[in-house]
Amino acid sequence: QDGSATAVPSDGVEYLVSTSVGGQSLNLDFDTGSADLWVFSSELPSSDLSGHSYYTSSDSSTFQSLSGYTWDISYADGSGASGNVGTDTVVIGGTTVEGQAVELAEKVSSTFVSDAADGLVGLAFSSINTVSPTPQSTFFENAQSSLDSPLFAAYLPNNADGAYDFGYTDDSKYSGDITYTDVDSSNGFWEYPSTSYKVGSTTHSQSGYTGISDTGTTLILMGDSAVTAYYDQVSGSSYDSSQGGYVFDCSADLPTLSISIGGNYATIPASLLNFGTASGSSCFGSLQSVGSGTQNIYGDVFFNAFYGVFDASGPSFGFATV
Ligand SMILES: CC[C@H](C)[C@H](NC(=O)[C@H](C)NC(=O)[C@@H](CCSC)NC[C@@H](N)Cc1ccccc1)C(=O)O
Repeated sequence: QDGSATAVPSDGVEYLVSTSVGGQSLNLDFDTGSADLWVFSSELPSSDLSGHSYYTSSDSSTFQSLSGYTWDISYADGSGASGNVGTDTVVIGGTTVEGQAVELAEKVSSTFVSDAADGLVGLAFSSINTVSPTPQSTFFENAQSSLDSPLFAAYLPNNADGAYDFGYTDDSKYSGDITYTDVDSSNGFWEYPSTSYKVGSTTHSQSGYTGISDTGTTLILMGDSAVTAYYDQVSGSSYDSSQGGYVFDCSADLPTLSISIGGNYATIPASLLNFGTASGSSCFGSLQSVGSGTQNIYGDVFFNAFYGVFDASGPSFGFATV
């Protein structure tokens, strides 16, 4: 059954979706960069639960334990979580999945305790689901047969309520055409070639690079050569280790950044490349370094500018101007 769920921006760093798990309402971070659906649970130390809604399996009449199953996930930012597993009915917007694997947290890293999300809904490919001994399917994979089309779309406008649409694309949320590219899911991500970029109107190549569409990452993270090429065009910009990234004067004149999605460019407007005040009159850049490797991570700042379509047939990824 197709449906749409509202995504609410939280602290400017993520979008949360109110989700029913066994009849219990939680605010979850929809994450196309991972494939585990995990929730804050009554099994956590009570000190970790302050400020969070959490799931209590014994309060759900539809919970079934998966005896002996465990999960343990690590994220690129160094955070992580682990626990045990059961199944329950999960409702997102108008889409219901019965028997969804729900990963109950027994441990979460400190960043999650202080973060607003009550857990994550992984929407990448279940080949990277961490449940042992048997990896579990994602909510989207389980819902697919009940959808008109095997796709979901992310609408995450800047500083405004957005939505995740399941089973259809909503042409009231974008303008122009949706441009698609083939996805290589062999690493478990919505990943595609991203071998060039433009700083303003100047084209640069980054051969061998790919991009990953990751709604669970806030910023645009690219290789150091791209980050350097960009900030070389922002006079007065510098890497500020105390802020953990590149900063510039808030009045700085920023160039646009165009990233290649397969063979097509998506141009991020300059306004979105100023992430906001770091301290005093210095502002933090929305483009930061991904560190080593050749996988760029295109996070929420990308989705602030583009409606993103994740289509399992293919699979393919599409984008259209918001
Ligand atoms: C260090 C861990 C590496 C990156 C790898 N893990 C991953 O790739 C995991 C699945 N995905 C992630 O760490 C990243 C994508 C990395 S692309 C290589 N996405 C999920 C992340 N945004 C979830 C999150 C949301 C809110 C707060 C924090 C974290 C692994 O387990 O090997």
